[in-house]
Amino acid sequence: MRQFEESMYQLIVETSTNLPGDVRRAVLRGKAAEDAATRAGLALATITQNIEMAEQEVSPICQDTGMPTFIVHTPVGANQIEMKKAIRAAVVRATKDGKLRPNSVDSLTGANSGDNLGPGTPVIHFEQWEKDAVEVRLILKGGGCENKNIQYSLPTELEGLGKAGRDLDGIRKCIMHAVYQAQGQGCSAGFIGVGIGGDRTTGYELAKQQLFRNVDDVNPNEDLRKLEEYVLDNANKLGIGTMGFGGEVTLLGCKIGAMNRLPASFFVSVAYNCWAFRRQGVLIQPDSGEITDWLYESGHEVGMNPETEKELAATDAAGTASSGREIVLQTPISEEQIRSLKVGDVVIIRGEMHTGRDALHKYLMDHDAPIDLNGAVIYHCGPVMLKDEDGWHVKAAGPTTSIREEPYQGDILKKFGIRAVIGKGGMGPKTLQALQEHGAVYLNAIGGAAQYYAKCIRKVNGVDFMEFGIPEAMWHLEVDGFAAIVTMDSHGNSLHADVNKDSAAKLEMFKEPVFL
Ligand SMILES: O=C(O)C[C@H](O)C(=O)O
Ligand code: SF4
Repeated sequence: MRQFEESMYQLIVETSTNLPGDVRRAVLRGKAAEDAATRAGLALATITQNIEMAEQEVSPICQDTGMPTFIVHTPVGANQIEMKKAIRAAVVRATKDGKLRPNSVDSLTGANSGDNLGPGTPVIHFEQWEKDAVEVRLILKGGGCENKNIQYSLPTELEGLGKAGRDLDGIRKCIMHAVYQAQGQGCSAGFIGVGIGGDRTTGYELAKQQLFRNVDDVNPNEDLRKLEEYVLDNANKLGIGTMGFGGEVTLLGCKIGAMNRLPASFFVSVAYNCWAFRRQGVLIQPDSGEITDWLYESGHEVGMNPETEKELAATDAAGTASSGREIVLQTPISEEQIRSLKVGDVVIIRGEMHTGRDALHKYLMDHDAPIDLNGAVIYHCGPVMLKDEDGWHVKAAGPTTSIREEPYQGDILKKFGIRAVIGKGGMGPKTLQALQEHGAVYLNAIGGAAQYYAKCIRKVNGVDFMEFGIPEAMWHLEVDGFAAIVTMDSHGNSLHADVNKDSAAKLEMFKEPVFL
C-alpha cells in the first residue's frame, strides 16, 4: 500500500477542484432551461465559468471544502488502521497545499485545528466486502447546504401543504417542503438525497448515501423512481431559482432510498447539496495502493464554456439587462451613492473590502473594530488563503450564507458606518430595517463561485484576528471588478422576501394528493 497516501491525495484534489461529468451535465441542463438575460441566468453563467476556472487552476471550486467524508470498502484482512493514517496524512497535505480549507473547529473554544484533523474530522467509514479491490468514495459537502438538511417525523403538519401522513404522498410533501425551506441559501440549484425510514441517525446516513448515486441513474424501485421524477419536475415550479433569485431552475437532482424503520418512527431525512456537488471515488489496487479506476466520469470530458468569450459578453449583457444599470462603487462609499441603488442593480466594486463572518460579527457587538469602517464594505466570506515569502494569497473566496449574521448585522452597520454587506442567500427583516434607517445595501454574490471572486482580488492588504482561524479572520482585500447584485436596498425592498413569499404561495399548489 505504498502509494495509498498519494492516491488519497489525488482523490481529494480531484474532488475539490474538478466537478464530475454527471454533475456538470446537470448544471448545463439547468443553464439551458434558464433565461440567460435574468439574474438567475447571470448566476448560472458565473457558476459554469467558475467550474472551468477551478479545473484550470486546480483550486477549490468553492472555498468551503466541507466535511471530508470517506466511505471505504476493503477486502477482508486489509489493514484499516494504516489506511486511516494515510487518509489523515493526505488530508493534512491537501490543506497545506490550499486544496482544502482548514475547516475543523473546536465546538467549545472555536479554535481551528489548522489541518482539518480533530475529534470527528475527517469522517472515515469502513466496510468490508468480498471483492479484491479497495474502493474509496469521498464527498466534500459544505456547511451552508448542510445547514439546510432537514428531517421530518411523520405524520406531521407542513406549512403550505397541510397534513403529511405515513405514506408515499406524505413523503412527497416532505420533499417538496425540504426544497422550499432551503430557498437559495444552500446555493441552489441543488441536489437532494432523501432517506426514508431508519432512525434519526441512519435516516440521515441513507440520505447522504443517495448523493453518491450517479445523477443520471434510474431508481430500480418503481415507486421511488416515480417520486424522484415528480420531485425534479415540480420543485422547479416553486420559482426559487438559482441562488434564490427566482427562476426556472431550483433543483438539479433528486435521489431517494428507503430502509426499514421502527413501528413507532417514520422519518424522512433530506440531505441538501449545493450545485458545487463535489464527490468522487477511486478503485485501488490493494498491494500497491495505486488508483486503477475513477468511479465517476471526469469533469474534463464535459466542457462548461465552449465559447468562453461569447459567454462572458453574454454574461455582461445579462448583468445589465436584468436591471438596465451597472454601477461602479469605489470604496469608501457615500450614503448618497447607496441611497441611489435599487434592488436589481448590478454593482462593480473597486477598492478595499473586509471579510467578516460569524466570529467577527459576534466580537464587534461589544468591541471596537481594528480599522475605520466608515463607508466600508463587509464581505461575508471565509477564504482559502496560502502564505509564501511574498505574503498571503487568496486561493478561493466566494460568499458564505448571510442569514447567520442576522442577529448582529443591523447593529454593526449602524455602530461602524458600514455601507454595504456582501454575502449570499439574503438577510431578514431586522437587517432590512437597518439598511433603510442607516443607508446601506445588501449585495448578493454568487455562492460557490470561489475562483471567480478570487480573480477579482488584486492584493491582500492585511489581516486581523488570525486567532479566529483562517476562515473567520478579518481579511482586508483590495478588489477590482467585483460584481454583485443589489438584492436588499435602503428603501425597504428585498428580493429575498419577495421570492420567499411567491414560493410559499406556489408551494400550496402541491397540497392535493398525487400518490394515492
Ligand atoms: O463556509 C463557507 O465559506 C460557506 C458555507 O458553505 C455556506 O454555504 O454558507
Ligand atoms: S458556499 Fe454554497 S457552494 Fe459553497 S459549500 Fe456552501 S452551499 Fe456549497
